[in-house]
Amino acid sequence: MPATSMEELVSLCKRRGFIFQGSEIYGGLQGFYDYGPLGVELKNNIKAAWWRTNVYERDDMEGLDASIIMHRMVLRHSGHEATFSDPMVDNKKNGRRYRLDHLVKDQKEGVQAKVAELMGADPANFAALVAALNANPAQASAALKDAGVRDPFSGEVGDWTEPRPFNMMFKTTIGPVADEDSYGYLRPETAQGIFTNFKNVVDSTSRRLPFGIAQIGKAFRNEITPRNFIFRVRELEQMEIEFFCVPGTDEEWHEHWLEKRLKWWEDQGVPRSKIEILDVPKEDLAHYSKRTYDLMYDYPTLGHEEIEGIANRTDFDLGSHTKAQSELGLVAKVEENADSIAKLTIPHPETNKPVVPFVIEPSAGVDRAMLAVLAEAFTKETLENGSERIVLKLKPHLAPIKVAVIPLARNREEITSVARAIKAELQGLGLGRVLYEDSGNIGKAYRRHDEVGTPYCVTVDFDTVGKGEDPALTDTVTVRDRDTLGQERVKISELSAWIRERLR
Ligand SMILES: Nc1ncnc2c1ncn2[C@@H]1O[C@H](COP(=O)(O)OP(=O)(O)OP(=O)(O)O)[C@@H](O)[C@H]1O
Repeated sequence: MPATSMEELVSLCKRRGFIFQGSEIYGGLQGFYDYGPLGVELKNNIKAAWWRTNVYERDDMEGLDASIIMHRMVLRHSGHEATFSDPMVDNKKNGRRYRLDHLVKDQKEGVQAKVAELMGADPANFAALVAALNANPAQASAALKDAGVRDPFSGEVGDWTEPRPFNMMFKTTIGPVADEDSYGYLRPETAQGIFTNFKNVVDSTSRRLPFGIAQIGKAFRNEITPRNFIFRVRELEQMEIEFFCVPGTDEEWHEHWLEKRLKWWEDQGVPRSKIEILDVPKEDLAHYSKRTYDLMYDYPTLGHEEIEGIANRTDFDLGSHTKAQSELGLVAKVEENADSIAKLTIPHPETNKPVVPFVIEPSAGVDRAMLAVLAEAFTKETLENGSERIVLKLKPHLAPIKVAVIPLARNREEITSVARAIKAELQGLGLGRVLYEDSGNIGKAYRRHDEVGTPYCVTVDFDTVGKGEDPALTDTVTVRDRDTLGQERVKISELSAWIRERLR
């Protein structure tokens, strides 16, 4: 059974070294997390699995790694300077600041209904209620107070300001002179680096439509209320594809990507039955989107929340960043761009005339992926002897440690030297991390490796080196299976093939 609460996961992650609070020894920094020894392995494995499926196994994709800090013009023409904001409200009583929709969502049902009543909004339509609050700031401030909206920190009814937009981009000074123009932004999504490199990639690879550009990298959002562990953070990582296609074929490609992405999640151990596909209602669509599917995974404690968005962005992005906009017959409504020096077109595959392609964007968060993968793998079992074990039933390709090699006696050279040789040989298979494990007794080692999801433990004992009771077991080791707890004696000479077969 998967994890039933976020606390279980948080506790496991800290206990076993997956994830730590950022800057913890100075009291922590809200919305920032550090990935520990096992976390970095799991994260790398998730990213590698995504790259393998979306880049290596396709013939219509190129990779990219663009810089994190971007020219302010990029984020101006992408629309982020003007619109990448969330509405916030302050409690005048204690100066605390909240994201408006989070504040209202977290109130008791009766309070939420009262806010809706005072705003003349439908209490069953939360998005419409938030829109009404945003559209009528003065009325919203009064409604929040009159409905008795409580401050989550103090627990008391707040004295709420009018909602106002808060831009979530991190701005930073560039170079030694801090004048008015020497600033850039930390990218709030990796996508913009793909759009600004569109022409470079086309020119250097001779790609024709349709094709995509994939990128994995950090993005930064100054979230007003970071929360729920790594679900909502200020420094996040994204796995994004911008898939460029001929206008008119976009709807077909949108469906293609929805299907591909669901299949990929399934392959990582996140089943379709746990993902709701939200066909985002027209009134809630981002301004650039023709249609968006949000994949809503059923997170423990949180319920259904977005793990990935798959948007049809039309020709909005390339149309916004291109020069000569008026000559290109753009479908999207874009702001005028007098700064770009590049024409972002590509020959139409049939007519050869320059065209601005439509874009389908599957955009997934690495941190949210990690949380879902951990939640699904987390299993609590009662064993035959009545004891309980926690085991992470991770897909082997995601497991942070593939094999632990355990010498039964830590100080017996004849045993440790064989164990070290086995570790070196298995490591050489290139399957991922193989750990030489001599840190405790065998029972504890097994328990730890169950909890971190190591698929196989290989034990070298006295029988292995011909000093046990059964001479027939010389040159064999015990291999223990994480999921079945079955133990099998395997010849050392056949071990690599045995492991490779199962971890392929
Ligand atoms: N603050 C964040 N922390 C962790 N992951 C995030 C965060 N914001 C976005 N993501 C991830 O990036 C993906 C694409 O970003 P997108 O802009 O579509 O998210 P969003 O719609 O702003 O998310 P939300 O509505 O939850 O704020 C999301 O599906 C999510 O997996």
